Amino acid sequence: MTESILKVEHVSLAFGGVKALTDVSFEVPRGSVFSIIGPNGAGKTSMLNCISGRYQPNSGNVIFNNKNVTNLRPNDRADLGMGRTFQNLALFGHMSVLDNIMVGRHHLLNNNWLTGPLYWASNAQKEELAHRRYVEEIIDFLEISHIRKSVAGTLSYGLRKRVELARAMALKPELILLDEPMAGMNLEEKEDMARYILDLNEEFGITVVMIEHDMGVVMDISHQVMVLDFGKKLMSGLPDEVMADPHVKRAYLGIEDEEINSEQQREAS
Ligand SMILES: Nc1ncnc2c1ncn2[C@@H]1O[C@H](COP(=O)(O)OP(=O)(O)OP(=O)(O)O)[C@@H](O)[C@H]1O
Repeated sequence: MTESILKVEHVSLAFGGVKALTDVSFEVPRGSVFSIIGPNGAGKTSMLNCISGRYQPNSGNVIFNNKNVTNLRPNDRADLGMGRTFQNLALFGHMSVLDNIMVGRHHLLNNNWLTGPLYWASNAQKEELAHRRYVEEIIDFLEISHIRKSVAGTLSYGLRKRVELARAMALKPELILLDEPMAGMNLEEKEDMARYILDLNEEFGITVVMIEHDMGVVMDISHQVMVLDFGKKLMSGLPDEVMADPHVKRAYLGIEDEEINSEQQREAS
């Protein structure tokens, strides 16, 4: 059986009286693309925030690479190999694409305020060059070479999403958390993004946990899908299994009971 890179154990989270998550548990196999789906307000972003450390669950644990990270801050989780992108773009609009991506690499540099003044005399210069090479690899991979010097804020939405992905990849994460990577994209941009996600999973070996509303994309690229509904886990499984489940059809896809019954009758006959 494939080892789990991430285990979420009995996580609950409330905002005042609002229960955003109730006793949610699941495991993400290393090397997989794992999608979280569910209606608006189901708790998807809350779950991603509990994994990344932006929110602390009221109870339960988040285990990453067999280490309990529940009480660690987001930066510490990033150091351990967790990268993320946000539902709303979080780039530095006035900075170039390259500088935005280098920000992602910054925390990996061993050079600090003490060794900084010794830049030319230390290994820092070599380190910086190695980082630049890795960043260039990502830029090639995501086909954004032509905009590397452009100011991020001037780019189309689809390109900015791609730069955000590049910045998350620059951390060399083992696990990447993507919050609605296709939101606001046209069909062509969605197809491109789906291909990049699959390739970063297959070529760079990065495990992906993503929230996505586009069911076509979810079905196409996910190895496993988990459904949240009113903060509770409805089910998880292979994409086909999840989509065929009557509860999911009812809760998420908005298909009425009569349609489900007639479909079940058709299958039985
Ligand atoms: N910071 C917050 N303060 C108060 N309530 C919140 C906060 N964040 C989320 N909630 C509430 O928690 C519940 C789950 O919200 P969450 O954003 O996690 O759902 P979601 O599935 O990501 O929704 P969407 O698909 O609309 O992004 C909702 O009832 C929401 O109003």
